Amino acid sequence: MTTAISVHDVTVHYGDVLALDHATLEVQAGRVCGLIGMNGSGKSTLFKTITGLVRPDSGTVRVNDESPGRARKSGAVGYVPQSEDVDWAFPLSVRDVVMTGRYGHMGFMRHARRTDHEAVDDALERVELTEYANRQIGQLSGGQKKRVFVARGIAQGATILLLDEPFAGVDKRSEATITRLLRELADAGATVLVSTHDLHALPDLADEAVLLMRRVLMHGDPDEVLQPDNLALAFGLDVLNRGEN
Ligand SMILES: Nc1ncnc2c1ncn2[C@@H]1O[C@H](COP(=O)(O)OP(=O)(O)OP(=O)(O)O)[C@@H](O)[C@H]1O
Repeated sequence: MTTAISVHDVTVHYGDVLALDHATLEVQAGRVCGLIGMNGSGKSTLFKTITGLVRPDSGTVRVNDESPGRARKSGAVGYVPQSEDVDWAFPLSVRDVVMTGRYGHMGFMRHARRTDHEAVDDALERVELTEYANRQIGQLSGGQKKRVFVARGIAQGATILLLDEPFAGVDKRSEATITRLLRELADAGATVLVSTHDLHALPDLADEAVLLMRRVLMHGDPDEVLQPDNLALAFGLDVLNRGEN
């Protein structure tokens, strides 16, 4: 097995706030790993350290055995950010955003060639957004917006996909499309780390699950991680039953 993502003993502070506390995690290539934890448990921070957007105070992060910065520049890492982190008013079309995934394949002048256009067309088709290609990105539903960024990762040829709550505020069709795509990408060798608050969907979505509370409390089979005792550790209550009452 090949380790695609390696986070070792990583601590991150924002000023006085401790966001990650000696977090350690390894994800093997070709796996879909679900990341769960309550609000503020450090999920987004973990994604940002893996992409190199946040530098740890201590500890090491390796992505495909490279530094996060190198891996990002090489185009190996595709990142689907939380919706709040995106400026949806920016005057870019769906096609433009997906094309940004091709920048690493272009020369200095960023002139798109036929292969770039074909890669974008193919990615748009896979996320079922071909008919929206020329629409401004703000004029999409929540689920369609997420699919744009998944398409960007596909066009990029990313071998590691990081998705920060791709199912938040998302319609059922988008959820099903994204879940199916993640499985297809992993079956083709990609590594997927995906955070979600939808615990019920986790066993269908992921091969393994991680319970985060600033540090990794548990990492294993989704059914095992979802045991009420384990969830109580991370959430302090029986979250699985809460939604059904
Ligand atoms: N830029 C920042 N400046 C200061 N504190 C921050 C910053 N970003 C995150 N934090 C704090 O760091 C901690 C971890 O935040 P993070 O966004 O990683 O958690 P999360 O698990 O992704 O939360 P959520 O589920 O609400 O998205 C929180 O206490 C948060 O308030």
